[in-house]
Amino acid sequence: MEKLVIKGGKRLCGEVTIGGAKNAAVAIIPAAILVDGPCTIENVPAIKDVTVICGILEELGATVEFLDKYTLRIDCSKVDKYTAPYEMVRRMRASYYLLGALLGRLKKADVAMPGGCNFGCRPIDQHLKGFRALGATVFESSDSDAILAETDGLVGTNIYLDVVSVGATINIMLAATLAKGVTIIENVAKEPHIVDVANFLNAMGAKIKGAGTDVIKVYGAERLHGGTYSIIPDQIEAGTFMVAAAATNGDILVKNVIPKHMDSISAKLIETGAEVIEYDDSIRVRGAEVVKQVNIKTLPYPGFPTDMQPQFVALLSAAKGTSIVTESVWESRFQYVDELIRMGADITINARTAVIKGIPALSGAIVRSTDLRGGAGMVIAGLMASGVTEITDIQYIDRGYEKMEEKFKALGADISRVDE
Ligand SMILES: CC(=O)N[C@H]1[C@@H](OP(=O)(O)OP(=O)(O)OC[C@H]2O[C@@H](n3ccc(=O)[nH]c3=O)[C@H](O)[C@@H]2O)O[C@H](CO)[C@@H](O)[C@@H]1O
Ligand SMILES: C=C(OP(=O)(O)O)C(=O)O
Repeated sequence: MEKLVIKGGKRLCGEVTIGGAKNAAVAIIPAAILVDGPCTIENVPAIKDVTVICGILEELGATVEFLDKYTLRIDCSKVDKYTAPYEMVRRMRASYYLLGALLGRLKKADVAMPGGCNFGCRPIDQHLKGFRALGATVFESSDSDAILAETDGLVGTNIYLDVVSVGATINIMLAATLAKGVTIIENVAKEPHIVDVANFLNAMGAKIKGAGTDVIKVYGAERLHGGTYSIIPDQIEAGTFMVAAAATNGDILVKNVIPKHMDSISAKLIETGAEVIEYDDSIRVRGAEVVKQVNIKTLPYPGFPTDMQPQFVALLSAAKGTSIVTESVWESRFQYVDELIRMGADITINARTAVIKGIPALSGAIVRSTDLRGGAGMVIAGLMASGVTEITDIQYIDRGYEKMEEKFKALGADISRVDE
């Protein structure tokens, strides 16, 4: 097992280049199952979740080949298996996209309940409601451990989502792409990765309109053809480095970003006193000497992203004044706070709200990553703290960040990955 060791207190300065978006990549790769022919996907992040989803596609009969570190060529013409390997599916959340993609392509899917970070209950009822509305029969095994869906042929219809769900929006879009007729999905999520998946499918011949608004219309296509597509930059990786600049009174140019996607994060950093300068495809953040308290409520896009909540809580733990952070997307996403408290933070959790009384400085400690972004929050905390912080369970961080420690080291951090 590996861990990260950080000697905190260094000002981070310089440039960092952001990779492709995890949550777009882990949807676009299974979406390739719908494509009849080879597709080339560029700007693929080199992260663990991508390795796992590519492995699942190979097990299903796809040919998956890396042309270089960030370019993937996938040919799903020979995909003929509809049962995804249980052990691999359980390792990541986005394996639920295999349901929509296999149902669309093979009319049958047998997929275990997905894994992913543990934020309490993570239901997929809206995904299944969508598949059923399109004409699939969906069985949930008695212990709710696997989903079997099948159909004689999906037919477009109107679907209203009861909750704004990223996963359900994309999954229903995938299933509807090759369905007969028009599917109208209302009350959909609007995250940048939803637009990216729609753009990928359209580049392969699909007819999807409205992604990025509240209503998506999918005009069923006969077949999709191969092509080339480049994934958008990762909003959350970019946000993590922006927070690191604010947390260390640093000065970082974050390159390869879409500044519009960063609006809610930039706005909160400016409230903390940081200077945020936008360029065409990069953002510079200069941290303030004194970080001011802010209040945050997580919301679906274009609101403040829940996936940036732990990084901000770490930053605010040493801010001037008391901050209130409300988590409104997930029922339980404060598990990492106990670790921050080990570093001296003064945080009280009351249901979905964290009350953070800023202290002068965090102190290094031995802590663990409780999940992907909780782990990123601990890295921010370690960079800010006095003394040495050791972070264990970094396999969670590797799910979504490419060699995070190397990027921080290049910015002047004293951080290393060591074998425990
Ligand atoms: C792989 C991926 O893209 N993961 C992201 C995706 O997760 P994921 O797709 O799992 O999250 P959703 O947007 O679906 O969940 C949002 C809310 O809807 C609820 N819900 C969801 C589906 C459903 O069928 N029923 C239901 O009640 C959930 O419990 C949650 O409270 O969006 C989340 C919210 O931005 C992010 O934190 C995750 O990083
Ligand atoms: C929660 C996340 O991922 P997942 O949904 O894949 O667990 C995340 O990216 O922060």
